Amino acid sequence: MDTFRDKAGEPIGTDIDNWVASFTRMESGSSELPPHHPNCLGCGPENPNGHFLSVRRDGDGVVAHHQFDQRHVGAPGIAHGGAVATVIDDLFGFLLYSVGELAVTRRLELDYLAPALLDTPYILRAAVRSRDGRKLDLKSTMEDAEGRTVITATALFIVVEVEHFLQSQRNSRT
Ligand SMILES: CCCCCCCC/C=C\CCCCCCCC(=O)SCCNC(=O)CCNC(=O)[C@H](O)C(C)(C)COP(=O)(O)OP(=O)(O)OC[C@H]1O[C@@H](n2cnc3c(N)ncnc32)[C@H](O)[C@@H]1OP(=O)(O)O
Repeated sequence: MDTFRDKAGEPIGTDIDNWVASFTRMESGSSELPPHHPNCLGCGPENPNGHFLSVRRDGDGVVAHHQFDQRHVGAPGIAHGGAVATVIDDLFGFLLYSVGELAVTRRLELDYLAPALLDTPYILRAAVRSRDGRKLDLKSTMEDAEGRTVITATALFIVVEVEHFLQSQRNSRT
């Protein structure tokens, strides 16, 4: 796993325990939330193929302003549906800062109500709808600048222990 750095750019650890510990260390009073990982496909600042998603707290939920670009094209001029799903999945991940526990996506469902256009500003919001034990029921919307809803999404995230990531790292071939 890559070295994770704090806001001052100082390395703060290379293993999973340090990665998890970094979430509490990086939490400031600011509404701007830190990326999950420097190379995260959704929000990592060091992933040139990523979306560079930047997310803030918004009441009990989170909000992001986002534009898809030519790297994310599906049909001409339109963002690939999988790229939209990536961004929304990642946005859901930012709700975990408020939940205060680790969780992973078990189910993700999107309704594509209208094309998500490239180079077009969108506002995305997400919130926790309810919790039942380890199950987090999450919802999200993506609207255009005129307030038209382009995407609605729901997800089931399952709360996991750190061991989930340790096990995955042990089983990984990279
Ligand atoms: C220290 C605090 C820090 C806080 C700050 C944190 C900041 C954020 C940091 C980091 C987060 C990560 C970054 C997020 C990035 C975006 C999200 C991703 O890309 S995640 C990757 C993709 N997802 C996977 O790789 C999962 C792969 N799946 C699994 O590993 C397992 O399936 C897992 C762990 C999800 C569940 O497996 P089981 O064996 O533990 O649990 P079972 O028994 O299968 O299900 C649990 C419950 O859910 C229900 N369930 C399962 N599927 C359901 C469904 N489709 N509908 C309804 N219920 C369902 C089941 O019936 C069960 O319910 P009943 O406990 O019995 O009540």
